[in-house]
Amino acid sequence: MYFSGKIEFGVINQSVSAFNHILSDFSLIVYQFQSISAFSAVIDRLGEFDDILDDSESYITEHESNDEVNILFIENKDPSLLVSNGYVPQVGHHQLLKIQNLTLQTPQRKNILITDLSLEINEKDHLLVMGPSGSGKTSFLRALAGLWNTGKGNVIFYVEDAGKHARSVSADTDSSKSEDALKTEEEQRSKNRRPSSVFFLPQKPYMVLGTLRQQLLYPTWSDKIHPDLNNSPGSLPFLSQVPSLADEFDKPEKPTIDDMIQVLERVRLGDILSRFNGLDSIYEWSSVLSLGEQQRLAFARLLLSKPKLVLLDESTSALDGANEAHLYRQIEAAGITYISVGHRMTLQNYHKNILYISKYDARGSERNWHFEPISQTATEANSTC
Ligand SMILES: Nc1ncnc2c1ncn2[C@@H]1O[C@H](COP(=O)(O)OP(=O)(O)OP(=O)(O)O)[C@@H](O)[C@H]1O
Repeated sequence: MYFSGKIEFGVINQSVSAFNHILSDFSLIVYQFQSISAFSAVIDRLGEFDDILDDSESYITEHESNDEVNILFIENKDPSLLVSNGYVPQVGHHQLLKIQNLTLQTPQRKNILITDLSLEINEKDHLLVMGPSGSGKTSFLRALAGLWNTGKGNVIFYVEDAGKHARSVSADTDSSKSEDALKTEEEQRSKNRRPSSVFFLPQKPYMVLGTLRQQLLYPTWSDKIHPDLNNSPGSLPFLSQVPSLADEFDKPEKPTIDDMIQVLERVRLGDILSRFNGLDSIYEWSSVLSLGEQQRLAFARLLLSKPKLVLLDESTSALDGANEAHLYRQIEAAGITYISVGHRMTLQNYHKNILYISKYDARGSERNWHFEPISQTATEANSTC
């Protein structure tokens, strides 16, 4: 066509370049076929995920209920004030926790776990929670920690030293407000606050990345460490929160090096100082320490923090009987009241009362729990086992 003069050479050049362009565009699909199909698979999966989220949202809306478990913090009044008002406080009867008509459900309200539970815990009323696997023991601790609020009822913590708290009722009292208005205001304020005097030890303690010193100071004095909450399976995140102003007031004095060395001896971990070259060496602690050693380290943190109440979720499961007994003796001696979840019968030796939770059966009787004191004879029998 060029030689017959029907077409110019430039047009032929243009056509060749246009053809190459189209060829390279189509080749992209052939060359990138694998990536495009992977991309399409990801989009499909995201679509399915979105559908599941929509379904679960509509499930929650259908089963929506205004009921929830209320966590309240009430101040233990200064005994001297109560005496001047004519009330004589009972000596040795210091209230820590009151649970009122607690019915607990799983987060999407699909299952009931505990029905209508009421009990009170005073100082040194160590409580053991037992029951079959899946009955709701850990969920009960989650509810006490304020992590699960699906259900109904009240969990009341009695908080001390209100004068030190910036947000205390006494500090905020406005004489122009009626007593009822003040009470409602305080109830609102106290809702969803978290007790800094309550400590939680999971079965697998969270090991922070850092030195042995940082392990011991976590979580009470480790303001800069805010671990990924999903990092530690089974751990309750309320200990990992950013400390509030009130927490700052609550914090005990920071331990000295001597305190840290002593506490390691108390939990029978004195040898790790020489094994790992002192308090300031950095290791991946969850790999270099056995689970039993990690559990003892968690007890060392507890003894340094000295909370009023501790929730122990199978926290001694990896320890032998002698070490378990030793640690319970240490926290008892430190004046810490504990609520433990566990399966071993020997645990009864260190507790005063037992709460049995059985699996909820909708056809069965109303309550699926019972509470009773642990008799001396039972503990003696366990000791001889
Ligand atoms: N996030 C969740 N969403 C829905 N259901 C849950 C959730 N977590 C736990 N469950 C269910 O709640 C029930 C109680 O679980 P929980 O962990 O409290 O049992 P447990 O008594 O502590 O068991 P174990 O002795 O085996 O540790 C179980 O049937 C469990 O499958």
